[in-house]
Amino acid sequence: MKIALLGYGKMGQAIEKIALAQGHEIVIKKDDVAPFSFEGVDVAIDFSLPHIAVSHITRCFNEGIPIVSGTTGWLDQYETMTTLCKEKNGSFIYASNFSIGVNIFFEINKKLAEYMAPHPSYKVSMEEIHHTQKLDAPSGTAITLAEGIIAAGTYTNWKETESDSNTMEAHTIPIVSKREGMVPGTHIITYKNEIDTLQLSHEAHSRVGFAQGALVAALWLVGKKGIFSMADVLNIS
Ligand SMILES: NC(=O)C1=CN([C@@H]2O[C@H](COP(=O)(O)OP(=O)(O)OC[C@H]3O[C@@H](n4cnc5c(N)ncnc54)[C@H](O)[C@@H]3O)[C@@H](O)[C@H]2O)C=CC1
Ligand SMILES: O=C(O)C1=N[C@H](C(=O)O)C[C@H](O)C1
Repeated sequence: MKIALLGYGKMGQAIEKIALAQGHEIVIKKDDVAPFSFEGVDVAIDFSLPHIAVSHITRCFNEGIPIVSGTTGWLDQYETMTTLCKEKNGSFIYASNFSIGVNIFFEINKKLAEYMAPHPSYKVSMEEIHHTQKLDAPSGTAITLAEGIIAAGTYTNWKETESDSNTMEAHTIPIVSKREGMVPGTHIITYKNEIDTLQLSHEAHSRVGFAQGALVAALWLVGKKGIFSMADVLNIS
């Protein structure tokens, strides 16, 4: 496949390494605002910056290029993008996290929230830990996990907080974001009452899982039309 990497930072470079080893070709490595052409591109993979991701996605829909986006922090415009995708008959996958482990974690999280719903004495909280270069907080993954918990009905919203707060409103999920060294990505969900504590966590050991997953998604998307999720790619929901 001929792949355009829209964003050639930590993730773009990790994807390039795996793609080349599998015999794919990287035809665009975009790391700035310089003009470029999608000529000959089979699929684009975007790991850039929030405001830039939206312009990349828009351009791919307008030019008929299937696009996989992993950039976080732009989701206030997700609906605008999916509307445009439908209008242009585009091909789109967004995932806040492309690793297999986290996508299984997303499903277990939803199930656990359903089990916990009849037991309101348990209060949920979330912690996410990432490297100090990360621009957004809370992480996209933490927001997806919070949305999974909200879907079970007990909680209505999430809020970033400095510490696991007892003062949080009853229906709000507190999320603590920590930025430490080179941590690739750790997410911990805790349910706690006076009797016990139940924790579910995922710790990435490197960026390989995110990069592999994004590449698998990109290859899967070629030849398909519509809006898909990583759960569709992995066939797990
Ligand atoms: N969904 C997932 O599985 C994952 C998502 N991410 C997200 O991906 C994004 C990128 O992460 P990293 O690669 O770690 O960040 P990074 O900061 O290493 O790379 C971002 C790159 O975008 C480049 N860029 C700046 N202006 C640009 C432009 N006009 N056009 C194209 N590229 C431009 C920057 O120069 C930089 O190299 C973040 O939003 C992060 O949260 C990161 C890891 C996994
Ligand atoms: O910026 C990162 O590094 C990561 N971002 C994603 C997120 O915001 O959830 C995924 C992963 O945790 C790494």
